[in-house]
Amino acid sequence: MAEPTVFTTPDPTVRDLLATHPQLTSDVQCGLMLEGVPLSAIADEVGTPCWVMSAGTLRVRAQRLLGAMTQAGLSVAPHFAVKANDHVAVLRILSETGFGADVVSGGELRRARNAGIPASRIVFSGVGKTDAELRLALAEGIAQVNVESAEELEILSALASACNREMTVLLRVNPDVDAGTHAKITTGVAENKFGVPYDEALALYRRASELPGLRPAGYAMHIGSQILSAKPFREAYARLATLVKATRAAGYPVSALDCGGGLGICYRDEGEGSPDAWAGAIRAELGGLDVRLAIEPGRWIAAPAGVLLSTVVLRKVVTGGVPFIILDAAMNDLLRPSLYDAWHGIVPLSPRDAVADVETVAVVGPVCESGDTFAPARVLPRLERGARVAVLDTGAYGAVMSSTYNSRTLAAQVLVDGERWSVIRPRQNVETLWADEVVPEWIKQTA
Ligand SMILES: Cc1ncc(COP(=O)(O)O)c(C=O)c1O
Ligand SMILES: N[C@@H](CCCC[NH3+])C(=O)O
Repeated sequence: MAEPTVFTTPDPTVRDLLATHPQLTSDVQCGLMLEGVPLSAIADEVGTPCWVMSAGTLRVRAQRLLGAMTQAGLSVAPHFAVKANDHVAVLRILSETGFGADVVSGGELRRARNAGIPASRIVFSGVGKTDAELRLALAEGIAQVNVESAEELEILSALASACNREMTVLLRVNPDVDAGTHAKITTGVAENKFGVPYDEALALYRRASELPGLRPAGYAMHIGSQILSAKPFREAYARLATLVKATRAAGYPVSALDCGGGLGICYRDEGEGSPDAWAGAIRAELGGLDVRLAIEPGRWIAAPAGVLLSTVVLRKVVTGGVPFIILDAAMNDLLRPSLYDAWHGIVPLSPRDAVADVETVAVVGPVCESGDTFAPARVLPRLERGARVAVLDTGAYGAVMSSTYNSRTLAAQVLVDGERWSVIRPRQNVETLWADEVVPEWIKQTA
């Protein structure tokens, strides 16, 4: 009997993951594919661990988000949150779909410029911008700085005055609204370090309008990340609208609002945050205010566009416990599971592996930390030494959060577009790990 052309796995988890990830398909000949490229071909040529990004998915999702805004009758200036994925190729692709950049450091600002994003489409957020970073923003003449404290207002004013420049400023307000997400990625409750307290915002706006070198234009808000419901957005934007009205009533013009990012994706079975519902929340609360609107999403666009390829180094069987599947990828590559107990889909690349018997295993990395665990108890097709897997939804907050802990080199990065693919960052050469290290003469002498 002929084999079916599309394999389904006996593991509902893997099957369901493929159903919720249309960018991935699985074929009996080619195994798991991202767009038109078999991932095993990339793993064969480039080795593992290896990050793979899908250009098509980036474009589709960026356009879907913009489409939802247009559909809601909104005109928004979109800025991609560079922290989510800062690769120059990614920034270029998104820039071509109409995105500017939301940056949080001088490094990100320079990267965005290097990717060809005009200064007029760059906004600078962040709670602790250094003088050097603010001077860079002034010198580049970026669109706006989202100021996060009374202190930063004074510093930016002094720096702008010193170089005879003016900077458009949005005051980031902390609305004290719970985004209903993981505590470590919530940014809009009072105890978080982000933004100025809601009740102090108007007084600070007034102060900004008195300071030389600043052009206060409005407010910014970002309440957290991986937000799945429109409710917290609505609550926060309602507070923002009240603030805008109070500011205008006090005689200060407000012409711009930055609605932040934060829309979540479906990692497991939680369903994904709806761009339409997000756009609806913006329109309902802010649509009638006659202001320029901006958004700064990261995860929703980039996370589903990326996978991390890895190989099983070995299966370690222990008496009385679940087998350990030890991968060649680790927490230094993908930190999210260790840092937030985040759940990421794990799917075998080979159809043969995917149709094998299922078992419960602990999927871990080789780093010397018990926290180096991708999944403490996961039902997966039986994976033998040498089997390869894709860790899903790693296109945002994946490669950008990598380190070289345990002297592990940064993994290679690949970009797929239709049936083409290219290495967009070679695997780091191990010698570069110590190339800049210096042993002082006085240590050499004692040795
Ligand atoms: C100020 C700011 N803007 C935008 C983002 C992007 O958020 P997300 O990737 O959840 O869309 C973040 C990250 O949480 C942020 O802190
Ligand atoms: N790094 C976080 C998101 C932080 C968003 C930035 N404020 C994550 O991986 O989920």
